[in-house]
Amino acid sequence: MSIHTSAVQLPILDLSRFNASPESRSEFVADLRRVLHDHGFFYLVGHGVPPELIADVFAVAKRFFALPEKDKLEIEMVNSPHFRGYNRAGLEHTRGKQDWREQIDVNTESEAIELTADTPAWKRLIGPNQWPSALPELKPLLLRYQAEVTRVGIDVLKAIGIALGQDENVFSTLYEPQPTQLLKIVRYPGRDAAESEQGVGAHKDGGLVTVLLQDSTPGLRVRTEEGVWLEAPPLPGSFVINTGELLELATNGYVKADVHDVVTPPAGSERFSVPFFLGARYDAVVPVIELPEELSRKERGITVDPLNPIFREVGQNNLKSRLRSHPDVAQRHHADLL
Ligand SMILES: O=C(O)CCC(=O)C(=O)O
Ligand SMILES: [Fe+2]
Repeated sequence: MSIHTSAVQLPILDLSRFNASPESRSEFVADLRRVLHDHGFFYLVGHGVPPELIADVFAVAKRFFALPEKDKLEIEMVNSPHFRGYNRAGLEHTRGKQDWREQIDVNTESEAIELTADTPAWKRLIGPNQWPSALPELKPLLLRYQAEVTRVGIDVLKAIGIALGQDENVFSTLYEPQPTQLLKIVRYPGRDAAESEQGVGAHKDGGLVTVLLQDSTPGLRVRTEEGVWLEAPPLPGSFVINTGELLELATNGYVKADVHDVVTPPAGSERFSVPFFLGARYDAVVPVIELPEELSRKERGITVDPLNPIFREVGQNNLKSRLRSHPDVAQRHHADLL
């Protein structure tokens, strides 16, 4: 496997066209409809997130990863029953194989729910984040960024609604009043420092839409239906947007959620990324949307992966994937569910 910097092969969509003249809007929607069906992967520009905020997020993320290990381990995820906090490289697994990246997971900031015998298990996901005392500026900055990319994700979902011939609020029952807001800051060490070529193994994202920010090092790849791997190198000023399994489910496979992975960067380099996964509210059950005839003819149906079954019940689905990705947290806090 080799990484080389390649040209941008995925489409680039400009969200500001969605809010411009009626002609611009209908061109944008037609482009989006094509992209959703072909890949569910594209670059988004014209999204309105201030470049200074993006620069600040990368700067603070790099400061965090440069901290002494003890300051990072202060917020180790295994301390958190809610799957929040820091993981060293090698602790996360995709399809049973180690991923080689270190990261912090943040989700909606809230208080833990008091659990009784008949509380649904997914309520264990709700609770506070962990924040490092060595870097007090991390919390306000990441929470501000999380709010901003939530807005971007919802704008994209509204455009997707229109592209599918629906009302722009067709998905609002899934994300109002409180969507799932999983935000990560991630560092992929270079090949000299990593014990695996797998930065992250091949997977589909589980939510509604992912809003991914990449720094300057490539590594992200997207697998097409024909099994070709397209590189998705960083494009300054853009997000990579991809649709998740919940949209595939909701559209009976009209919308594609492409498989993707990240290859460990070359020796002597490192890669930073900030993925944000906008998901449905935990108590939602994903409906199937009735698409107009010309779209429903192209529905592919849902392929069931026996190794990774997907549930329409959002909370259960989220808990399943967290338990699989983080076996140490599962063992320590949720052994009764295993
Ligand atoms: O780091 C990246 O560029 C993408 C990571 C990814 O696909 C994920 O965390 O789901
Ligand atoms: Fe992903």
